[in-house]
Amino acid sequence: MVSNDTDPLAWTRDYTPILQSLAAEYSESKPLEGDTVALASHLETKTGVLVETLRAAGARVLVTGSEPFSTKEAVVEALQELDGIETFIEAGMSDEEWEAGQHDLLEEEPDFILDDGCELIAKVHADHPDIAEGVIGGGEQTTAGITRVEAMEEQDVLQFPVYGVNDTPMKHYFDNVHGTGESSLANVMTTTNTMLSGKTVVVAGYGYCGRGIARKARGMGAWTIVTEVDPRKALEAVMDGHRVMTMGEAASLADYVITSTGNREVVRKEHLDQLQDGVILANAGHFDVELSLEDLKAESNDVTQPKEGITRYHLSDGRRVNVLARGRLVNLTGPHSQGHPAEVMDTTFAMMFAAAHDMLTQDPDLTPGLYAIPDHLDREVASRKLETLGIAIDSLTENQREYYEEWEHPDSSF
Ligand SMILES: NC(=O)c1ccc[n+]([C@@H]2O[C@H](COP(=O)([O-])OP(=O)(O)OC[C@H]3O[C@@H](n4cnc5c(N)ncnc54)[C@H](O)[C@@H]3O)[C@@H](O)[C@H]2O)c1
Repeated sequence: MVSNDTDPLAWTRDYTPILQSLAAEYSESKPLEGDTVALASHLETKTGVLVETLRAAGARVLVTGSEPFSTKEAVVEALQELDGIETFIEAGMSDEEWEAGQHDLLEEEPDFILDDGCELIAKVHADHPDIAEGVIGGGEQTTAGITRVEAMEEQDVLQFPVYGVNDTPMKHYFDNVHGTGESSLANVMTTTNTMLSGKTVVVAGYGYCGRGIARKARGMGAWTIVTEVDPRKALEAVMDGHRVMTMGEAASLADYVITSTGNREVVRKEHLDQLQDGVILANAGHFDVELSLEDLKAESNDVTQPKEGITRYHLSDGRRVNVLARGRLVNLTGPHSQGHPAEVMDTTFAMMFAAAHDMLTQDPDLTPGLYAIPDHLDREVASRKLETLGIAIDSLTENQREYYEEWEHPDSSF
């Protein structure tokens, strides 16, 4: 007789050894005791384990989602059972209810904000300026959120220091490239029950996410085309062996278009005329504005749902355009979405934990602005990760260290 494990976080704990090691290390000393940490992230199992880790380190944790449709009911229910954790989100909330929950959360006056997409950081500044004054600092997890924090810094409105967690090597080299790459393609294939092999996949944006998606699609046997607006990224894609062209040219060749630009209207009216009948469009970027659904609606005479998670737009000339997950993050908001693999979120969330721990306990004395997380913290997480994998690496000998510090290289033979 096999019984079901009723703890929704149990499986994920097994695949998040760095978070487990942090929880074990800090569960007695409780360095975050007395601090209230607000967290906005996709509310599924990995986030649940991060919340547990912050709680184990002593923090009171206020939880919301960074997007309503990625919320998993079982995770919210499990967190509600725990002392010292308050949730401000439920599965099935409308955009309006989700936003109202974020305002209620901010009324609790958090000391620190861990954000994904700059949801809470922007709202506390725009709508709760008195509360923003009392916030010690924040950490931002994703590219789209960093862009918003940069805009706030530029306009001189930021009231507290924010660590750019997204920009640490331990986040974007692994999470954006491998996590988004694998989970986006997995969701495209599972939702559509189609195969990439031998198909043409157009990837818009060759940043960290786009390069992961394109490389992995090619690894599965797809023909890949990349569209870009940055000449260096475009050249990198060329040198990596992808075809590069404008969306205007690529649209007519695509079996799939996957956007990951962090920008808006990447597929818009002018491209719709080019799309093949049956094309599949998906977005891996943070906001649901990369595929212009307005233009699709305007050009369609019917909209149907041929399969769960797929919206089909029937264009007036008879072509059918399939949009996955309503144009929202395909790897997080579709019917089969589980987000990134737990192993990769383990490093990202360890960096989020490090951001809160450093600013709340080490008093780095930062003025308002966007900051890089100290490099030694990034390296520490990398070392912990290698340790959990049972992988040892060499260290520099004293002679090698000295060699790096010399400029004359006296022992060189030429
Ligand atoms: N799905 C996920 O789980 C997940 C994970 C991490 C990041 N993200 C999101 O994915 C998006 C991309 O993140 P990233 O880290 O790759 O950012 P990035 O800045 O490294 O890359 C974005 C790329 O898109 C290009 N671009 C911008 N506008 C374009 C356009 N109109 N056409 C073609 N290319 C264009 C930029 O030149 C850049 O190279 C962001 O919105 C980010 O928040 C999603």
